[in-house]
Amino acid sequence: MLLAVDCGNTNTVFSIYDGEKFIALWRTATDWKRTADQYYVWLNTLMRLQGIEADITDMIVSSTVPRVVFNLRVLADRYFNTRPLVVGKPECLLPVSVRVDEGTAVGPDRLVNTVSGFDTYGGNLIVVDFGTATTFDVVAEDGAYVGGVIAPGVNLSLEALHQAAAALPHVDISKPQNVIGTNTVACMQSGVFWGYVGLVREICARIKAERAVPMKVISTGGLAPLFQQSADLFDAYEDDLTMHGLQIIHKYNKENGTDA
Ligand SMILES: Nc1ncnc2c1ncn2[C@@H]1O[C@H](COP(=O)(O)OP(=O)(O)OP(=O)(O)O)[C@@H](O)[C@H]1O
Ligand SMILES: CC(C)(CO)[C@@H](O)C(=O)NCCC(=O)O
Ligand SMILES: [K+]
Repeated sequence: MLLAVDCGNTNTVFSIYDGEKFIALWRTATDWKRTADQYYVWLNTLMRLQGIEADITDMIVSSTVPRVVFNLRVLADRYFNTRPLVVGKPECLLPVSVRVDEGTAVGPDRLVNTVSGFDTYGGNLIVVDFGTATTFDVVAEDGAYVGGVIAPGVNLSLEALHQAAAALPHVDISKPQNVIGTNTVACMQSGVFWGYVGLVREICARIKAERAVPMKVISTGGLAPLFQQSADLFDAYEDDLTMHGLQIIHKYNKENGTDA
């Protein structure tokens, strides 16, 4: 069975697959100090609670936090007796090419989203991921990652207001009824919510104009549905885009790699 790990700056998601069959998914806060032993106890407890007998033979990791990878490698080695594939490392092959400035390290989550989007929808895509940052990945006709956009994440924007201004409280995102807020919380929600609707629309329009081909816009991440409800921003929403991509990259390396 495959253990796929998607480690973002805020949350880390672990998923187990038996071939292409989804078995389980668990989420934890990302913490680079967590040791291999801690991961294992946590995973093992959850598996037992759900009566899952998982024989992990393979592991693949996408991590936007480089120092988390060390302990995940130890986890793979010590408890599953395997070497993990780490997206972005030279030994991890990708089924698509990456056309960016020389020396640029593209976030592995963006590469995985590119692979996954291309597999499901074909080329000429914009993948919008609402994570810690909001990223736009531009996928060419042939599936290549050709660049994109990085904007501050929705929760990060709200948190930045709270951190920087003494009178602004901590606020969770929600869709405001009106654009004109009549209290502080409503004003902040309006600024971030409608600001984001505008940001997504403007950036996608400009990407499409720059590429000069028809493109589909695919969204992923927990907050995507909230934005889709309010405006026609996306052609499709995928809640397991990243996990699907990890599975495809793992399979591709099994078939084409030298050491995986
Ligand atoms: N309706 C909602 N209202 C407020 N927050 C939400 C809602 N739905 C999901 N979220 C939050 O949105 C965030 C986005 O989730 P996602 O897993 O896509 O990214 P993340 O974990 O924040 O970022 P990263 O992948 O970079 O670690 C999560 O923190 C999740 O708790
Ligand atoms: C932009 C984030 C933080 C989004 O998770 C991640 O993809 C990242 O750290 N990227 C590195 C820079 C880049 O993708 O160009
Ligand atoms: K993510």
